[in-house]
Amino acid sequence: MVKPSVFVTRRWPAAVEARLAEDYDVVLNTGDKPLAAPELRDALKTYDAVLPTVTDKLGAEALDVPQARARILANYGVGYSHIDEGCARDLGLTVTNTPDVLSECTADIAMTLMLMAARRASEGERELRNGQWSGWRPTHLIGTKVSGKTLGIIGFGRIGQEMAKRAHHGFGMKILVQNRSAVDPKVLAQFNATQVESVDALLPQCDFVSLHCPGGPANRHLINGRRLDLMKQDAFLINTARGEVVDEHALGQALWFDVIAGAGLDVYDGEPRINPDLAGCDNLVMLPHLGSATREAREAMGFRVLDNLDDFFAGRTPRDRVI
Ligand SMILES: NC(=O)C1=CN([C@@H]2O[C@H](COP(=O)(O)OP(=O)(O)OC[C@H]3O[C@@H](n4cnc5c(N)ncnc54)[C@H](O)[C@@H]3O)[C@@H](O)[C@H]2O)C=CC1
Ligand SMILES: O=C(O)C(=O)CO
Repeated sequence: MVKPSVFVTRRWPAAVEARLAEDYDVVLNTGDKPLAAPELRDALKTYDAVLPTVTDKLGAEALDVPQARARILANYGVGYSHIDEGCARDLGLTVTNTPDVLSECTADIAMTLMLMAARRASEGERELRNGQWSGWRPTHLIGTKVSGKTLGIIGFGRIGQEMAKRAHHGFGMKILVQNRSAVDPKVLAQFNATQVESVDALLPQCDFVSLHCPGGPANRHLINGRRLDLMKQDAFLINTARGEVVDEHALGQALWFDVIAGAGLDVYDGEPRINPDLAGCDNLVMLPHLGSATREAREAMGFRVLDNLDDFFAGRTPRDRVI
């Protein structure tokens, strides 16, 4: 039997690439550089399936392929706001993602950012590495206690709930939740959490706010200057969701002028470009999109793509179909 042809836009963990090659006729982007729209269009014209990831901008330009051969975009990653839903539907493309398998690791990184920002860990490490540490003293690099404080979670899906689990059961935090739809009271009860009626109502009540909603046009600048003003002056903002969810210019201003105490970011609007408004803020912890970056999660993500491909080419609805 002829194997379906698949194109993988970035390199994957070796174990997954090997498994993929057993059942599919695989072409890899061996250069492992993000592809431009014409290269993505060529892939859609040439292969039965394209396996993109979060660095592939599959907007109107890349999806302008009236004669696409590909019938499925099996995305390596849970977020798919880099894929234009309308264009994908117009082309009749099935789109799948990789939920669940990275939720714990992404919540771990959100916790890391929250702790690092509150405890001024980046500032401390910079000082030490720059040879500027003059030793312990009672007033040195005083941070903020995390345990027992109030955490607001915006987007209470898979990762938001993992964050609540860590923060509530591990750190005794009070959990407030804002979600697009009503959350099952049984789920809220697991974390003794309260669902608040709006983002505006949640922000002034929190010591920490962690974003776990998807990106995309609907959530662009969900956190803007007006909403940063609603936060407590000693509060922290954590973003592992998508860069565009936060107005980075407004965040830079809020950090610089102490409108809030600090922030931790794993994702950036237009990454890997970093907005210069953020770069100079000492009270900002920055990680390079590490949420799912563990061997375990990255392999599981790849195997989840394979499960979806296997479903699709066996004529079943893929288990993680999102479009
Ligand atoms: N930093 C990283 O490496 C990673 C980032 N992510 C990001 O995390 C996002 C969430 O992933 P999951 O938890 O698996 O998704 P999910 O679909 O389980 O949860 C998202 C939740 O956000 C809610 N939501 C959507 N818009 C909202 C809004 N405006 N206000 C309040 N709630 C809103 C939805 O109702 C849903 O409950 C992904 O879409 C992706 O962008 C995911 C994995 C790794
Ligand atoms: O899966 C995602 O959405 C990511 O951002 C990377 O794991």
